[in-house]
Amino acid sequence: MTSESRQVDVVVVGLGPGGESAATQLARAGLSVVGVDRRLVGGECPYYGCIPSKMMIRAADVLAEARRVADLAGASTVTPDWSPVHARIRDEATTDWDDQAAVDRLEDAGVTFVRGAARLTGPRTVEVDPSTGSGQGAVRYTATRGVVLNTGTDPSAPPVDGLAGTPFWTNRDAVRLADLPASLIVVGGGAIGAEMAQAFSRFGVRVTLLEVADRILAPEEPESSALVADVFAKEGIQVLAGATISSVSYAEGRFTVEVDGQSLHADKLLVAAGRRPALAGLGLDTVGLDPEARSIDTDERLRATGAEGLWAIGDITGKGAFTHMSMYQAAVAVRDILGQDGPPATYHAVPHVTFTDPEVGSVGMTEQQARDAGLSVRVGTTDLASSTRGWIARAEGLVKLVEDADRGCWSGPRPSARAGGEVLSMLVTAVHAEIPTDTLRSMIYAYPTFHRAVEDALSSLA
Ligand SMILES: Cc1cc2nc3c(=O)[nH]c(=O)nc-3n(C[C@H](O)[C@H](O)[C@H](O)COP(=O)(O)OP(=O)(O)OC[C@H]3O[C@@H](n4cnc5c(N)ncnc54)[C@H](O)[C@@H]3O)c2cc1C
Ligand SMILES: NC(=O)c1ccc[n+]([C@@H]2O[C@H](COP(=O)([O-])OP(=O)(O)OC[C@H]3O[C@@H](n4cnc5c(N)ncnc54)[C@H](O)[C@@H]3O)[C@@H](O)[C@H]2O)c1
Repeated sequence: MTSESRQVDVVVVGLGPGGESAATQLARAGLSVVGVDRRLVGGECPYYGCIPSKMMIRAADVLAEARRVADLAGASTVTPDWSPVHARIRDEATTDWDDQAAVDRLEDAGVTFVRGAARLTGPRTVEVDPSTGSGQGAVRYTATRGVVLNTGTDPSAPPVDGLAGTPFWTNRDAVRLADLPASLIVVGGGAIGAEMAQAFSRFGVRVTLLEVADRILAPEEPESSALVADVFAKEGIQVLAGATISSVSYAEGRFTVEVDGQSLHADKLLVAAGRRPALAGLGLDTVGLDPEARSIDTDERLRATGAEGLWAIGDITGKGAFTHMSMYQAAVAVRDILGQDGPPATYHAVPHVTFTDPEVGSVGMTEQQARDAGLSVRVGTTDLASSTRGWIARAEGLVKLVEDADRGCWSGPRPSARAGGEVLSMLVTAVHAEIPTDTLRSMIYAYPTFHRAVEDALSSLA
């Protein structure tokens, strides 16, 4: 079919959380905006990522809490049932993986939505191949103000012998499950692998977690990795760190994974071993960028370095693959496109929470990163169980503070605790605003809260 040409102000390619937000804000500001997505409006987070996985985790946490009754409040009988979780994800979270409500919201804001695959064909030009079945030909858009890229990531699988030929799952399969398997091997002990391993295990699935690095949650503090690994072991999850998988095979409904000389067997295999940025075939070469790049370099306004009229936001910027990062960058890019003043993007206080139980919260640098950066480091750690709230709740956890001693400010505090993600909030404020340690010492911490453990960690700074 012949390609038609149209002129608009902005084209947003990829409607993950940031792209959806940017397109909406720009259209509401009066610009003519085309938003393109080849899959679902909203991206990974609402349909395959944050939301469904946190619904699984919430349900698994309720089971774990019910099992704690025996320790604190009498007797309980817990009979896990996955069907409410599946129903909630299908009906409440994703409307059976249908994005019509999101498309309607976008169009109500004034965005022209096109479902299809987009690629750059030169500065400020984008060609869109509408989805099969739409009956439309390719359309070439000239974006007078520019193009915003928010193409995100896809699950990737490691180059393990035999793996590609097996029916392994990724997160996109795991969140759609109607029935649970009896046994599951999870490849990858990062955020996805650890969160899902614990959630499935709490529902009675026999889980083995394989991590090639020497510890699970390897980018976190070693103390946090050890804490979570210890809890996993107590809950019956087999964790093999430093594991080298030599091959994977599938026969008669069973997976076999060869790991360091032993054969592991399970009904299902979940690969959560990292993600691939969706940059291939995007036409980056047509705007002077490296088509093989794994991320797009951006300046403090999210303009792509070396390309005119191009902004990049979200996972593809390599600044942290989190929904809050995508939304934050969208706000900065929108201000720039609209010529509005506002703070530039800064990354010294990027928070994230891994929603294992205990939750692992994190902001700024780890102790090792601070030392590698040549900072003069003081560290304070407290065991949550020895704090009043931790002792009352019988909660395991820790708070570790990393201080840049020369500046007298925190460079990287980390709570790993029940509600660690909530405790994190005050720590993010401290790192973001560079609040002096002395000021934080002079604060009053409510008794008996989990966050009061921060005060104990402060008193142990050395
Ligand atoms: C299981 C799981 C759990 C997670 N949990 C959390 C969490 O608890 N908290 C958190 O902050 N983050 C979490 N994340 C990460 C979070 O989902 C992402 O960081 C978030 O979705 C932001 O991604 P993005 O905006 O870069 O784009 P994405 O959400 O990846 O969306 C990109 C969109 O671009 C579209 N696209 C790609 N290429 C093209 C093209 N050529 N043409 C047209 N459209 C295209 C895709 O179809 C997609 O819809 C989780 C991720 C996973 C997988
Ligand atoms: N709570 C959250 O904020 C949250 C939750 C899930 C995902 N996410 C985001 O999504 C991103 C992707 O998550 P992910 O868990 O897929 O990736 P990841 O990069 O965080 O972890 C992948 C893990 O797999 C391991 N691995 C790689 N190859 C392996 C192999 N052959 N055998 C065994 N282990 C192997 C890696 O060493 C790593 O520990 C995360 O980086 C995070 O930014 C965030």
